Amino acid sequence: MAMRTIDDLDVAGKRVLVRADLNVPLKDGAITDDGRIRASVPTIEKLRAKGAKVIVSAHLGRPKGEVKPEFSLAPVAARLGELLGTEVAFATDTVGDSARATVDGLAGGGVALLENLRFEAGETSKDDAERGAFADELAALAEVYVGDGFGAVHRKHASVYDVPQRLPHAAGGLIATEVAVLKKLTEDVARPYAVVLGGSKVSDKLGVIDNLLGKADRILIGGGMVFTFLKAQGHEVGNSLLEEDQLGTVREYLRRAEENGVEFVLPVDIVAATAFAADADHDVVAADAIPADRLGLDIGPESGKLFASRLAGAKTVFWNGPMGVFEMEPYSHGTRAVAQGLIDSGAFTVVGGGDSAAAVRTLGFDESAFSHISTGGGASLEYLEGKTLPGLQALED
Ligand SMILES: Nc1ncnc2c1ncn2[C@@H]1O[C@H](COP(=O)(O)OP(=O)(O)O)[C@@H](O)[C@H]1O
Ligand SMILES: O=C(OP(=O)(O)O)[C@H](O)COP(=O)(O)O
Repeated sequence: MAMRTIDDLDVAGKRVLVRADLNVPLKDGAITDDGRIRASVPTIEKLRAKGAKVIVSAHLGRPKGEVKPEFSLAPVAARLGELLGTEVAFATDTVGDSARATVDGLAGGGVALLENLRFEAGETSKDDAERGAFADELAALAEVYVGDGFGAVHRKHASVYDVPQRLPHAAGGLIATEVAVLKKLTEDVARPYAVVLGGSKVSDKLGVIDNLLGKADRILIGGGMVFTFLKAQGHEVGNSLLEEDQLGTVREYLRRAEENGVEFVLPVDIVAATAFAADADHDVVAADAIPADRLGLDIGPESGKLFASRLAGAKTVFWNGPMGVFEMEPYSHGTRAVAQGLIDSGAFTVVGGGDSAAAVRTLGFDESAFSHISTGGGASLEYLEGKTLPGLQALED
């Protein structure tokens, strides 16, 4: 079904709630990559130009319904203001007195940012009534809703799914662009089609493999995903990230891959450290010989070469999830090798995910070297799986 765009809405002088994805990486309170904020600017600018009173809402991290100052969106409001070249009024709560007063103070063309949606338990609640009650409060702040947080459209959350059901709504430009590119990957994908998976949201993303086994020709596994596979093969993984309850599922994936002729590529070496720290002792060890008192924080150099060689013949590559803890220099080399492997492959390359996109930029790669950098990791994976995404479903007429 079709989604309305901003051009289909009358927004002049109206209060427009924009659900953006401003979930950016922070270090010591400072934004280390503002890609998602920059990606949200065009839709906000367009609404301002049409005279809307723009109320931006977003989440940061996973504070789980509690007010945690380290997850405040205040630094994001400041950066958004710099990028827009205008003051962004920051509400110190999400739907309370501050939010109402901030919204009341907006003139046409003005911009406000509400505090972290996930400070409110209703935002992420699985209980429809609790989520709905919070959605009522959010919707009461506005007259029109614009969904533009592509990175969060796979979440059945109040601001993503329930609010658009309560207000006239449309999709913002970012969602429209993301969907257009990803649609190509679901329709006529050029083969061989390789998918690289890594990162730390292992339980979220392992399930994606189930569906990819029928779609991809090659699946390369790095990052925090690796250790559930290594353990499933009977190897020691020390203190590495592990989804113990998924071992059976992973064994099944490996068996089906063989049956379906899908090539699974696992690392052959791992950078194993004594602690989750840049200055911890660390060594390259064989993937099947991780010492019991260590944890794997990156794929090793031989794995980097192996992965690049398996990307070399691909015509399409989708990559989500860094290969290691790239934020710390000693564990950034695997991610660098895979990024370079994508570029050298000459394939149609899509990089998806907040941290994956941030990794590409902070490691100094030119964004234009990739065919598309998506702001959503889990969202793009679930889109490629063919799943119904709540945030897209809710925007359909
Ligand atoms: N071996 C590992 N152990 C722990 N964390 C890891 C490991 N490899 C990668 N990571 C972390 O994964 C995070 C990104 O994961 P994720 O959120 O799933 O990716 P994206 O945001 O691109 O979808 C990064 O912060 C990175 O430090
Ligand atoms: O960072 C995000 O997703 P991603 O890491 O899959 O790209 C989105 O902001 C969604 O965040 P969530 O996975 O905490 O719901």
